[in-house]
Amino acid sequence: MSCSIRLSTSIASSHSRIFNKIPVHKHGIHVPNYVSIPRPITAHSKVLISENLKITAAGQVKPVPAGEIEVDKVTEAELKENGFRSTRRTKIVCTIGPRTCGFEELEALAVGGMNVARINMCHGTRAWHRAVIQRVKRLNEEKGFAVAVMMDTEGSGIHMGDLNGAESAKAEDGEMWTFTVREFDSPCPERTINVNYDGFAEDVKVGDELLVDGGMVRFVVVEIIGPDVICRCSDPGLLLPRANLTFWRNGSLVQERNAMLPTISSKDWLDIDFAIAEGVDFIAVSFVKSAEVIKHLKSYIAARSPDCQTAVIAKIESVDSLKNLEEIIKASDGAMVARGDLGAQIPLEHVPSVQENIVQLCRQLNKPAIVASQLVESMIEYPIPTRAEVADVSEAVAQQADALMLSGESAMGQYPEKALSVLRSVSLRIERSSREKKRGDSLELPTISFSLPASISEQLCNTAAKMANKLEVDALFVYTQTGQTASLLSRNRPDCPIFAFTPTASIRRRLNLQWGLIPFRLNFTDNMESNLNRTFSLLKARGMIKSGDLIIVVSDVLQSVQAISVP
Ligand SMILES: Nc1ncnc2c1ncn2[C@@H]1O[C@H](COP(=O)(O)OP(=O)(O)OP(=O)(O)O)[C@@H](O)[C@H]1O
Ligand SMILES: CC(=O)C(=O)O
Ligand SMILES: [K+]
Ligand SMILES: [Mg+2]
Repeated sequence: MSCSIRLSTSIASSHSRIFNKIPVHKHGIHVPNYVSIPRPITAHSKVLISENLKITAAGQVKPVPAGEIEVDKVTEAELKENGFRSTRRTKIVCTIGPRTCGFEELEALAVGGMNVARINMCHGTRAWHRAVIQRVKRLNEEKGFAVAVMMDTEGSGIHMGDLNGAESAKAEDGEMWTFTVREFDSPCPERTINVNYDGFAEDVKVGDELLVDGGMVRFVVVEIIGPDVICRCSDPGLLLPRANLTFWRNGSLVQERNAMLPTISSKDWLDIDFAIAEGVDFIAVSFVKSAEVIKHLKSYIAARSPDCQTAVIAKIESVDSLKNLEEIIKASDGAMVARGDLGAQIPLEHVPSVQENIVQLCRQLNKPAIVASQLVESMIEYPIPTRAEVADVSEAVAQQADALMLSGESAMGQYPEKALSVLRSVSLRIERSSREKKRGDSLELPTISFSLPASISEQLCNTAAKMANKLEVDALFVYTQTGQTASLLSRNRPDCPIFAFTPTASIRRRLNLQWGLIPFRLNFTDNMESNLNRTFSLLKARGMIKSGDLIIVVSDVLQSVQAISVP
């Protein structure tokens, strides 16, 4: 195909072209080039369609300096061996813990498909977390990965202490245990557990039910003596360090003064400062109650570090967050369905529909959605998942969530890589069958942009995705400075993968959380013809695309859409 359809705004086609002798990209060959200077978009901009653009020079594949385009070996090999359709669209977040904190273990996870490494500030010291972040950075620098780092705040949820360093403790039926807010200089006495919330002994009443991890172990409060709450175990089980605690009265969750605890505690603020200083990509805020806290944190990040790209993810894990769901998601850069704590606050049978609602709402509002907790929980101990777990993972993939998350499975389980590989293979299988069945096409995507330039981008992306499906193209290419255009394409969940080229390493990592995006770091200019020539030759040289592949190209600089057959 020598002719391509070009769909662009009149502004894009009326760019003034000036001959410019300044080198146009950092690593590129220093040659004179055409640089088009875009005029600001005006209310008169119109969308034009013309059919006259020929990509002529693209046929001449010039050798290019290595390192001009950044992509990891795994993506490269996957594309080379299996082609475009084989790529996984659903992203994977892995919680890093004692089992996976070493460089080699982190590398094994990255090779296995980890897109985001999560650290949970409920556990470990800042020095431990810093070491993990440094190792992930090294992995990215040395191996070309774009693994993003997500820091999850501890929040003000009520939880137990660390069990004197033990991995777990068994609570037997009928046993008496003491939950206390007393501090101990030495290890806690036997069957005594510290609680982090000072008001605990005052808020609970005799007869209340105390649920550990949403009901994995249950106790009944039998006596309160000052700071000590004496309980009888009614549902035996394994207590894990820092497990979450909720208490229930007459079948309802008790929300008294504990509900007044700040979403971001003073310890969380220190952790947030730490995250900003370490250049973490995402901060996931635990137990979000309102949009205000998210807005506050976002302005804090902007003031603290104006160049900082740290995105804020709202964890939906409380009754309060469900009351203000839409406002919270609008204020955030993404949301996590944190089913662990959520399932301890609402009836379990409500969790699946709440998950579906959140995933759909996120997509409508163009925010990435992560489905988290217990996806393959049994793999903490066993090398294969249960059939029910596979069905649960399948459902999240069929809902087209942006990402799935491993918790204990990768943090401290016996089989972190196997758990990851289950998520990977189930995703691939279900994505393929969804494409064949055209599932997920039915969701209506409302217009979300307010300004004209943003609306143009949004409509171009919707059109490009539709064209891509109709023409059955091999891939969508998007050249994006801020990541927004890539994200708008991903929102359409097209049948083909989306190659997202961005000049900024941090944006590349951030895009790695979003459905269907394969982020590359690449410097580009606003001369799309030269960008395409360079990209084609770089990717062809590495065997990632070949002549004849049909590509739809979207650029957020020119606000244009082109269909091109790779020369
Ligand atoms: N840094 C760490 N050090 C030690 N153990 C960890 C660490 N991170 C996680 N773990 C272990 O992995 C288990 C699951 O971890 P994870 O952080 O996913 O818990 P969660 O319940 O999903 O999160 P949250 O506490 O935010 O609700 C924890 O209970 C803990 O035993
Ligand atoms: C991930 C998390 O915080 C939860 O599921 O509760
Ligand atoms: K947390
Ligand atoms: Mg939680």
